Amino acid sequence: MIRFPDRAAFTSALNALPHPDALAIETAAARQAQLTKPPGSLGRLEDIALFMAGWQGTARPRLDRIRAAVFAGNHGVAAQGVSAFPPAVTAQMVANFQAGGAAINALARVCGADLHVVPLDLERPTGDISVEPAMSEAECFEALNAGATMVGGDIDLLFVGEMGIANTTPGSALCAQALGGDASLWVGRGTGVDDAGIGRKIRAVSRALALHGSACDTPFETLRRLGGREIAAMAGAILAARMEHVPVLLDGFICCAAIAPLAAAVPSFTDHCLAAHCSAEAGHALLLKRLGLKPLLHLDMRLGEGSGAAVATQVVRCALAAHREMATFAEAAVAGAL
Ligand SMILES: O=C(O)c1ccc[n+]([C@@H]2O[C@H](COP(=O)([O-])O)[C@@H](O)[C@H]2O)c1
Ligand SMILES: Cc1cc2nc[nH]c2cc1C
Repeated sequence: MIRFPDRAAFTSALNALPHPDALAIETAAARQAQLTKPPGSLGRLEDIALFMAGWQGTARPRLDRIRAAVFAGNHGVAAQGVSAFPPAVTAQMVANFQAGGAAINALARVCGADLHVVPLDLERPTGDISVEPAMSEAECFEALNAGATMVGGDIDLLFVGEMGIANTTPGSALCAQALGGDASLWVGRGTGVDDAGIGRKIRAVSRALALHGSACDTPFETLRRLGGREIAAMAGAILAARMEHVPVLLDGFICCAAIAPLAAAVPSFTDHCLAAHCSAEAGHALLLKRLGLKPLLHLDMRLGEGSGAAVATQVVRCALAAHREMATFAEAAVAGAL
């Protein structure tokens, strides 16, 4: 069980990231070369099979146990008028998740994921990042560990999602702080704010960067000051997954923003991650590019909840079905290339 009791544990995890199993990748690649298709003709499905082989440590990777963890949090910065919806919607949507009526419930059912919904202190919003740090040190560790708790070595694939009215604002702040560029580069419409709302978001993010920027000297401190509980929980889950060699499907803008500080510090951090999709949120395409990730899908989704990742599990399922089930040239008595 991976836990992050203090800053030293978090930093040492980040500085000792495990790598994929090179032998499993080599064996899987040798199998792919034998399968009844022209080499490379399954395109990125072949890369996905090798990625899964490397992280699962087997040449025949499987997708029987998908864990989905959706974290919810509320944000003090909502008071700056940065969302098209009121903060009460966060708890209302958690109730909807628990009743089985949200998009992620339907999508998790289709992909066979074991869905966990984790509300994080919803009645206690984080500090407004434009005037104070989002979380105390203790609150940030609690959130990171709420994420880590969702991970065990007994899962084939993890995806994380979030629900948090106003969380595209801390998401944008994390991107700007970790990857550079000013607020306007990273701010988008989120749930659908108008132009005046965009102006308020840019001002809130700019103030947050001016206030906290020089103090954000570690990934932990950046998450603590500019993030949020569900954001830190996603970062904790994705880091814990890496420690347990569990591959991860990333969801949308906020999910990717959560790991931007970690990836900025340790570029190989995203090696165990696939980007499920490119969200319609303005900054996501640039964020994925800066993280070195090529999304599997472009569906103009911008829901969050892990919804894009749930859809992309089907692509992974197809990749593994082909890899596991196809006959070799010898088995099928098909002639190889000239
Ligand atoms: O996943 C995305 O790319 C995404 C893009 C825009 C909005 N969202 C969702 O909408 C909420 C945040 O939007 P906002 O406008 O309240 O900052 C939050 O609950 C997210 O799950 C999610
Ligand atoms: C209704 C609603 C559902 C959501 N799911 C994720 N973010 C959301 C934001 C809103 C507003």
